[in-house]
Amino acid sequence: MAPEENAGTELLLQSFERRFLAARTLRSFPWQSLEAKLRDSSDSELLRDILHKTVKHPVCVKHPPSVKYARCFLSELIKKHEAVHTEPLDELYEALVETLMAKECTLGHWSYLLPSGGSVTLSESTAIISHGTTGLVTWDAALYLAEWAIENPAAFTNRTVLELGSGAGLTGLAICKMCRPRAYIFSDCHSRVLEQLRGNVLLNGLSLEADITAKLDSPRVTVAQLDWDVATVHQLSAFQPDVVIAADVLYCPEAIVSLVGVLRRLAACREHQQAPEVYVAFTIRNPETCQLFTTELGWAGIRWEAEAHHDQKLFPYGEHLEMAMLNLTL
Ligand SMILES: C[S@@+](CC[C@H](N)C(=O)[O-])C[C@H]1O[C@@H](n2cnc3c(N)ncnc32)[C@H](O)[C@@H]1O
Repeated sequence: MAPEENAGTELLLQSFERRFLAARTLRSFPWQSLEAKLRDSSDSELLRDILHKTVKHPVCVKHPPSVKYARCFLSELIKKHEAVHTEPLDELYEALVETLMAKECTLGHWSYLLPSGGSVTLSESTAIISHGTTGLVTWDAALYLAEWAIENPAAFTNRTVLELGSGAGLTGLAICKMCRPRAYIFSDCHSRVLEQLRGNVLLNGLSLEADITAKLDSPRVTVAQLDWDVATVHQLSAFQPDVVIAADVLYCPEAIVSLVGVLRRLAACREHQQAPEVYVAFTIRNPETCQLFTTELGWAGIRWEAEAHHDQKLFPYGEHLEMAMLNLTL
């Protein structure tokens, strides 16, 4: 195979691997490129490679996505296979049969490969909104912020990080694994989200603070119940964060007002010490919401500047979504 062709196949495999492990929508997979490559090949090698980068990937075998997702993926792969009449690949059909016999469940795993060779795996709900909260799934801004953190580890190394509205925990887990913070405080207001968050911390081999078996070289990890509407200056002072982060928390006017309120109280905690650095990442769904955020920040006397946009490199979030991140000065 020519080197460019080889590189193209590698990229295709990587794209399938990252999308499948993160259980991204099947529409987002590069099916057309796969079809073109299958038409040009005389054997089933490429399909076998895809199977091993997805359903048979060691990370997937340990922490599989929902049965329904794996079944739909395999059915699609088989359709592409049958459309080009390459030699039959029994492994594909066997994998499908396994998913047909497996029990359905409303939970699944979402995994993200890290540049270190490790991964972050989350157990999440398969519904975008369940139990009245948006916090049981990972949102794209969490991936955008995690990607930025991995490119800028110094912002977190040896520092105490407080995350607001952590949701399923992707950003924090990636930071704990890649950026060596001294302490990491995940927080949220919703009890189901907090329960899932604790489970995800443990699933990723991190210990929660009270655990005396915790590894000494790991950050001190806490999962805290913190409601922006009720947290007092006194409660917030206990965290003493050097850095505060939040992803996808600007989804409605009420959330924006609450968030700016808690940021104001965080600023009030640190009268005699250096104020924490704050990074807020979000998907620009509508410009009025962003406008409301910056207006509220202005009223609260919080200065902000936009971080330079970075291109998607590592995690499979929506390529066509407009993402942004603000650096606030409390
Ligand atoms: C859209 S989710 C984002 C979750 C995660 N950061 C991500 O990007 O995947 C918003 C999160 O903010 C939390 N949240 C909303 N209002 C809150 C409040 N007043 N206090 C604390 N957390 C809140 C929700 O429980 C939810 O987990």
